[in-house]
Amino acid sequence: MGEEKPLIAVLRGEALPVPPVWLMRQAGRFLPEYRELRAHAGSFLDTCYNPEIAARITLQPIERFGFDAAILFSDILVVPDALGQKVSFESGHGPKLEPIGEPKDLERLAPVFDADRLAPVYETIARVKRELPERVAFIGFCGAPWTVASYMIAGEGTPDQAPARLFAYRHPEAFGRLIDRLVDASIAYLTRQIDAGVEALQIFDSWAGVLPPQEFERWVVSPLQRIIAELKQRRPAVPIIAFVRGAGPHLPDLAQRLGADALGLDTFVPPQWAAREVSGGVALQGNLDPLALVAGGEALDRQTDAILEAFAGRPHIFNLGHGVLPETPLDHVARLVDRIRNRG
Ligand SMILES: Cc1c2[nH]c(c1CCC(=O)O)Cc1[nH]c(c(CCC(=O)O)c1C)Cc1[nH]c(c(CCC(=O)O)c1C)Cc1[nH]c(c(C)c1CCC(=O)O)C2
Repeated sequence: MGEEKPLIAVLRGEALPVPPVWLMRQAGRFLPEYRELRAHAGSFLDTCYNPEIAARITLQPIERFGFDAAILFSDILVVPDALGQKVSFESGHGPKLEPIGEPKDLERLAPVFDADRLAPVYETIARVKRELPERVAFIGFCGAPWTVASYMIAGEGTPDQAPARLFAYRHPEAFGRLIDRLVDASIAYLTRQIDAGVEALQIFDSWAGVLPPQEFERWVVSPLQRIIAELKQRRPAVPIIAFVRGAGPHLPDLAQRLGADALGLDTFVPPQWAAREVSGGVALQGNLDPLALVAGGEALDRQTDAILEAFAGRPHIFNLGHGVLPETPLDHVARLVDRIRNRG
């Protein structure tokens, strides 16, 4: 039996002298080999549902940079797609869905999520699993109910998710039913991902930061608690990372109440503050500014060192504070990985 993978050791609560590193959106447009495969594979969703191609894309960043984790190549919006809300991605414009303007529009959705509709995703996982280097951990994911619902309501990306916030104020019961359906879907979908071979999970609540406190409690905290509690019942060995972007001052409370093994930190959380205020039983992941990685040089080195120092001696996974940007130079990523692994 080999040694435990560094990412899994940290998620179990171990502090490693060299933290494991991976990057959100590491399988994507900043890689020429990704753009090359995408150019021949049809639409973005076709690519997500093509196990052979999706598996190769998942492995690309591992082959190039030797990250400590691979994240499944897919998207959070495959869940609305499986619920019968047609999703497409127009290049340069982000996602497009048939918007949900009022409660009766929810009747267009499938009454229950059929996890079998995402069979190609599980096939992708099985393929990646066969080819993954021994020390690399495999992360599955889904979007959190609030973030997924916010795209389902608006039908597109927005600056502040105003359409979903208004819908939730005006129709809290109908919105609650949508959230409940997404809680159930997330549990079923993540369970299938685990059974297909992922070893850890990340739940992306990328739009949590737009909600005031009572709404945050109702649409972010409570659904995440329900998903995590149920997964811990079903598959207790699989650690869970919650990336609640914009959680800021809520983080110490989330560490106590979500039940997650790790919290992802966005770019705006001060590392020293998080290291001090978030209880040590929960691992922290983050939180380099994606723009510092674009800039490179001194700015990148300085911020990298500050993050490493702040989290030294506690369970930490090095990552960005949000997804890697398409214009990121490849040699800056190589420099970052080298600096994390060979400091001092
Ligand atoms: C909100 C959200 C989405 N998708 C995701 C989130 C949460 C994280 C975040 O906040 O960034 C998560 C996601 N999307 C993608 C992954 C794959 C794994 C990885 O992290 O490398 C993951 C984990 C691929 C993708 N998802 C998308 C691409 C680009 C598609 C392309 O043109 O090739 C990729 C590689 C498209 C996408 N998908 C989404 C948007 C808004 C867009 C358009 C904007 C953009 O292109 O970045 C929804």
